[in-house]
Amino acid sequence: MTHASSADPLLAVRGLRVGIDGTEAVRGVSFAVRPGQATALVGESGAGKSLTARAILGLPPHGARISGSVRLDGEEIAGAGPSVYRRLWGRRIAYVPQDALAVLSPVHTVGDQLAAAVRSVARVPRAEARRRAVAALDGVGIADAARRARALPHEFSGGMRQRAVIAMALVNGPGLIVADEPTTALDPRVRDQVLDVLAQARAASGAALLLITHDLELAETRADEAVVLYAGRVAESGPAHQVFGDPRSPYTAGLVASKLPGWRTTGTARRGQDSLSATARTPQAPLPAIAGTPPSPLDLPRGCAFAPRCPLAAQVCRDEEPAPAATDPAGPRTVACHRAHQLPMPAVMLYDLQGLQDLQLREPTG
Ligand SMILES: Nc1ncnc2c1ncn2[C@@H]1O[C@H](COP(=O)(O)OP(=O)(O)OP(=O)(O)O)[C@@H](O)[C@H]1O
Repeated sequence: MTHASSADPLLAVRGLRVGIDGTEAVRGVSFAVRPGQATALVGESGAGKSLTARAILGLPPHGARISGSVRLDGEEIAGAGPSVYRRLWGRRIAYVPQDALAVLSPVHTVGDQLAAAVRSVARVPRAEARRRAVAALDGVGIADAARRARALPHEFSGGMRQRAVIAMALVNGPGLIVADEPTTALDPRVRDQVLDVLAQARAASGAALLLITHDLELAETRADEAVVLYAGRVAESGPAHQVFGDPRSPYTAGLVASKLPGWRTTGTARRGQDSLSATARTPQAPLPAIAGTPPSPLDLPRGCAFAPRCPLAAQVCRDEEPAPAATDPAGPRTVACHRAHQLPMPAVMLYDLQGLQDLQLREPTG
């Protein structure tokens, strides 16, 4: 195993592809996560976020074909089997799923499960495993942790269960946590508390985070870097505040436009008809600003997969799929768009001038 220098990314994903049932749902995804940093993987339902995460975690769906490169701390692990991942899980890479009950057994106490997680990677006496388990619960803000450790998962609230899962992910000091929509099931107040706890626990342990989310606000406020996926490819990437504050691809601009107050108040699509039927097909609400829905991996259009929904699409977009390219040679941002240089300023104007005017009119009155 080769260890990387501290200047290198902790996780380097290059040209990752995931094929299922003869189609490719992840089609050459590249990004990096640096030690201690948070990277958000963002996109609409079906963009390939979870499959990318599962490929990195060594938990792909049965029969999936994985190619490309996934290097964790310099070690190539793309497509590696359980014998390799058993060495990594818990110690170097840990998983926080959306649903805490998916990882917590209902019949064992929370403390026993954390202690078992400790002993699965470290040969320590039971008392020491228990001590670490209670310390981990305390570290995620569970009051009276020693007593709470004796409770069964169903005796915890949803927010406390999710904290316990974060404690379980952190208990063996992994360098990387992969969290797939970790707070979607929680109400907004509890969501913020759990995210604060995760940030504090990461700051204390130095763990990096790969955060899978469809929530732009969460990505912008909780991540250092953002990677925007569309139809299994990276549409745009870079520092999160730059990507969402000044989008350089029509797709990201549409995601951001959908969050503007002018759109939020209308609640329905102003462009196109497809988004109404999309409500029934997808678990997430349709994007107000962007017409239509993302394509299925079974039915990708020729050229840029976003072209059928893109207000800026030209013939070149319908003919050739653009590759991600640096927006400026020395800069940290990439964008995959033939017409990125023709985006208006600000880019959200591509979608709805009126929406922007509504926003500006509202600002003076707060
Ligand atoms: N086990 C599977 N078998 C077949 N196709 C799958 C499987 N898992 C995912 N897919 C397909 O791969 C594509 C990407 O799915 P993925 O779950 O990665 O999307 P996502 O961006 O995480 O979406 P969501 O936010 O809804 O979870 C989708 O078209 C999905 O239908």
